Amino acid sequence: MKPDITFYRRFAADILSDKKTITIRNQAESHFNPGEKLRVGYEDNNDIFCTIEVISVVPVAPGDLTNDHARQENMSLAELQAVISQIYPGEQQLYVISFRRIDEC
Ligand SMILES: CC(=O)Nc1ccn([C@@H]2O[C@H](CO)[C@@H](O)[C@H]2O)c(=O)n1
Repeated sequence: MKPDITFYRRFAADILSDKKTITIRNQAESHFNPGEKLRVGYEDNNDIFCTIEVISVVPVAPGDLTNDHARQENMSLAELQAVISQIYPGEQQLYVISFRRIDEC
């Protein structure tokens, strides 16, 4: 089965240890709803590595990212800003997807 959402492999360990509890996505991935359960896969081969439940989807502008967002990404704010500008260069509207991990698969 295909995943409902994918992550770069380097973030999987933080998700599986519950250190990463948000992801920040663009409009194309802002359609998830609270309560929805998502199969989570690796970006490089689509293998599923866990299931998460969406808690909320909240719009955020890149300039409004805070230390609180960074903490939930298990990063410093500077690291998070660098990651966002690599993945979503020039994007003005992003969405914070909060989640809890349900199982490992
Ligand atoms: C694989 C794919 O399609 N897209 C993305 C997009 C984002 N992210 C991570 O979410 C947080 C904020 O964007 C950071 O931790 C990002 O690295 C990811 O892992 N994969």
